[in-house]
Amino acid sequence: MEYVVEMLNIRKEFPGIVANDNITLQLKKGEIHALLGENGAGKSTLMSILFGMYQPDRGVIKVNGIETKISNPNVANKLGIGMVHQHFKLVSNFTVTENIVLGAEPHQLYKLELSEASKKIQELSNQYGLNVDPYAKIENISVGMQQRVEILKMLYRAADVLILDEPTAVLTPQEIEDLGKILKNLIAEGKSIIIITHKLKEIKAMADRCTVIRRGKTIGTVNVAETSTSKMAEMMVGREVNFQVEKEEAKVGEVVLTLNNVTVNKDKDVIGLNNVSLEVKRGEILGIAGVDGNGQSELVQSITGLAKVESGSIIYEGEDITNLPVKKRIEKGIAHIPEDRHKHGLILDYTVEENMIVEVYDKAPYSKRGILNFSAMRKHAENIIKNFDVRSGQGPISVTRSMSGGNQQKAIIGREIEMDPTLLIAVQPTRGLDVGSIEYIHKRLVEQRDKGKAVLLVSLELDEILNVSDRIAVVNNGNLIGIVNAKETDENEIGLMMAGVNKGEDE
Ligand SMILES: Nc1ncnc2c1ncn2[C@@H]1O[C@H](COP(=O)(O)OP(=O)(O)OP(=O)(O)O)[C@@H](O)[C@H]1O
Repeated sequence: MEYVVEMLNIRKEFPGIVANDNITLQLKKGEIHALLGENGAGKSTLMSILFGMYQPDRGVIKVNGIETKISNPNVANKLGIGMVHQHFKLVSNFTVTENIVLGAEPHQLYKLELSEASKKIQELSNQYGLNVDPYAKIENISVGMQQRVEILKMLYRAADVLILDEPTAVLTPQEIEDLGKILKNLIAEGKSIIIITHKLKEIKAMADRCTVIRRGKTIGTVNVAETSTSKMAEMMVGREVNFQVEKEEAKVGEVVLTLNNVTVNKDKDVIGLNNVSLEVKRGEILGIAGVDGNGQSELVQSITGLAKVESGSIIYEGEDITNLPVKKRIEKGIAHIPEDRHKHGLILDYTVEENMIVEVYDKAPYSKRGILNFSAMRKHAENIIKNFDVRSGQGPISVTRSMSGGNQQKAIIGREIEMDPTLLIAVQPTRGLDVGSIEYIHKRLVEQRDKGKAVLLVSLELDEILNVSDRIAVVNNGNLIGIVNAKETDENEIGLMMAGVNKGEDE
């Protein structure tokens, strides 16, 4: 039998939107099959149907040639289908083993069974090269290892078909490479894999075939080796995509932000920020490059007021804001697109229109003497939805939890840019976005710069940093290694600096 899983003519409707409209996806045994589609195209919905979390309104699912009804995830597990979600589902104060057996325990767990489970997990980890310690606590291990725990969870349940929803979005380049090897090991052992990703390079590196969907409809399935990345991008968004960021020479103005010897979290276990000094000027994009967790978060938190500055000072538009409350900073024109959109970007149970005013709810025209003005809120949200192409079933009254990850992100970016800030801090602004939206967001960042705003761009994507920034500051282990001109540097130099080698010229 050629196909392990067939999803034929699947339809799924949500209020106001057809998320899957007659989609067909056929997974061959032993292949890595990429599922590609723009934000909100319906990828997660389709995979949630295969995993039994949603029931299709129409269509047929066959597993090993037999028509099946997958009424819930337990049924999916029994059929040998496992899924790693975009946001992991692990209990942070449990060990790896406890997490893996959770829900699959034969009966109440005894110590002996737990140690047997740990042994089995260790064997599986060795067999597939996963390098996971069964006794470690989730809260103490890296994101990459947490993901491998999720993979182990599927293997422990003897899954043959593995679904990974945007597995590389949270990984470092090294971890992405490791994941590629792990997937190849899994295939060699007879598994079949569906991987959702927006990254065309990764599809090229990892996948055998790719099914493209757009606005809930299947566009086609292609052999990856025979299809260029630009062809796949075009299939996905329905037009040619420009991967190069077009921008003129920066017209740099006066200094907006100065950090003088700023130190944050010096004595904590995690890396903080160590004596960092830098400037961001009007009309420029300063990129911050570094391996994840080397002080970027603390840098941003010190400017936005989310972390306490232990020593040093932060000057914004000539004023010392080192100890100013967060709200005051927002009022002065500091906007922040945060790294974690669920934790710091949105209140997920609020609607779009409510989320769009969380920073300005007490200001005219959104409220007057403590009473909200709903029509002004609606108008504001509709404006952002239009300008930033935020797609959801019910527009301004969609609860943000129900929106696709990429559309949540576009809403946040819209909210921050529409505030017309003087300093825009964008942290990983295009994480989880499709190539069409990335192109659009990059244009908007450059537009802010050209309007004379100061832009601070923090990103783990080196391509993004090199393409979008005018100057690049590199951090390593909480230290500023150096600042270089984007035009005069390349991946190699930045890479070395990220490893702590100072080749760049300090300003
Ligand atoms: N539970 C739900 N209730 C209402 N609408 C939903 C629900 N789940 C998804 N949708 C809508 O269905 C559409 C498809 O969403 P889905 O999450 O499948 O997209 P996606 O292709 O995975 O997008 P992304 O790349 O941004 O993650 C979106 O418009 C979304 O708002």
